[in-house]
Amino acid sequence: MRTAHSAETVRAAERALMAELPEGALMQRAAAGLAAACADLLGRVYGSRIVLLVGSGDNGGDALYAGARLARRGAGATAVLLAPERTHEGGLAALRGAGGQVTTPADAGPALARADLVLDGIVGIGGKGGLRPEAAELAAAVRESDAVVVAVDLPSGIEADTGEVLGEAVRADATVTFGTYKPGLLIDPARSYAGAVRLVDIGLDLPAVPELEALQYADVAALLPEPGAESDKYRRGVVGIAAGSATYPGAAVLAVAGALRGGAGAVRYSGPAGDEVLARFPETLVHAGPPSAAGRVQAWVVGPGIGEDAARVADVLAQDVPVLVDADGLRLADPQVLRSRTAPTVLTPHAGEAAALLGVPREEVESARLASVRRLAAEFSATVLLKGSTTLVAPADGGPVRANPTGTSWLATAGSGDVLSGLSGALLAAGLSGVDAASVGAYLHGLAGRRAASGAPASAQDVAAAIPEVWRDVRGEAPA
Ligand SMILES: NC(=O)C1=CN([C@@H]2O[C@H](COP(=O)(O)OP(=O)(O)OC[C@H]3O[C@@H](n4cnc5c(N)ncnc54)[C@H](O)[C@@H]3O)[C@@H](O)[C@H]2O)[C@@H](O)CC1
Ligand SMILES: [K+]
Repeated sequence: MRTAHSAETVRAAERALMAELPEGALMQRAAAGLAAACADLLGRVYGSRIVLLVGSGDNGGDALYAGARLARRGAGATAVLLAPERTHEGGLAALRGAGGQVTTPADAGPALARADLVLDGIVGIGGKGGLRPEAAELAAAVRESDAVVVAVDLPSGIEADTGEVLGEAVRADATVTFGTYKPGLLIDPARSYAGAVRLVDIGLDLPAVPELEALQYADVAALLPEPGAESDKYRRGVVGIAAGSATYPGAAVLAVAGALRGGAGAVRYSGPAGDEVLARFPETLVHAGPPSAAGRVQAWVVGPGIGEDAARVADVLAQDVPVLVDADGLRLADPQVLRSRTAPTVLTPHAGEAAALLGVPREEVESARLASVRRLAAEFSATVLLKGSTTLVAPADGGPVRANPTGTSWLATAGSGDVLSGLSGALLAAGLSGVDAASVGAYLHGLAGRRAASGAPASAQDVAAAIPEVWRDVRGEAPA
């Protein structure tokens, strides 16, 4: 599991550790890790040309000390000082002592044009509110350079705690971050500015419960349901799908397609699109009556393409099993009923649906996705999966939010959400908790989207069809 802590939490841990260590020791640990990462990226340090972008805080200090280390190994180092009179003194002395040069942003052009590597130490966790004009210009100039760009702690200009990018920011090929991931390194759009992230341990003692986490392959593999020797289809979990309408039968077919690949023992379908479902998936148990009369299930999915059928939504929500509510279901569900449910509830809105649930403009959700998903989970006592280029999953109990690392813009295709609902619903039926079912579903769905697309457009059906392959990949199994 990748874990991220907020700037505030990191600062508290730093203070505690600094009190026990000699002055400057922590920054030396950071600089040593940073210099080692740069050396790896350069391949050959001796004779290379590096440029350090140095702001007025400790982030600039890290860059200067790392630059000094590289200069001692034979790199030509030039520091661009954004605030010459407020530059980290020890760092600057170290760089000068190692033979490094100093210049101003106005004169940085030639050095940037020749550089093999640029170290971005403009601002780290002390930054707020988007880059100031001079720093923003420098960030823009870096974009023109062919050098490898390495961000110190985080790309300057991104919001460490939220993943927002307010205006110009440094686009890094790699980020060397200290102590722990910062939430912005895992959430888009900031995540896409960070490049490959390397974590350097500087000995911080951080709270065991992070603010944000991201599943890795091994975590997902451990959570995937596996049929035991004596499993029958009922013990593996039966998932019910209440989706589709005369107008939108396709949503039912796609939700069933996702559910069948999600490890459930059987899929029951309840609704008016039974013929369409059976034509594609004859293994489905189809029932035309209300969901409550369809037979036993371990979890329900309700909502995709259901149109205006509020009665079907209410019927599902009245059942004492885990329920995943998506699409039209989010609009039709009675908020009071949602809140008063005792079995787990999972809501899977996109930003527009989330905004409607919260009663705020869509832009407000888009600009504060982490806060919005937390608020929704608290207000509805539900696990909430907020779709987006980084899908976020907030548990009902206020625990760490999960950021999905596998998202891809290829998934922005009609019906793709229906597949995700079915898949996550099947995982719920197989016994995963709400947050595990939603985050494992999003993880597999993202991988399947990448696999199905691999550089060309893919349909929602292709995404569903790719799920078994990525499931095998995650479990480390070669295809049969
Ligand atoms: N505190 C510690 O013990 C350690 C801190 N470390 C480094 O120190 C960083 C934090 O240092 P600081 O607290 O000094 O803060 P930063 O260096 O991140 O930023 C603060 C400085 O940036 C300027 N600044 C703030 N917002 C800006 C903006 N929007 N545009 C341009 N400039 C802006 C401020 O004037 C301030 O001087 C971490 O990110 C990390 O790189 C590491 O050395 C590890 C140890
Ligand atoms: K930085």
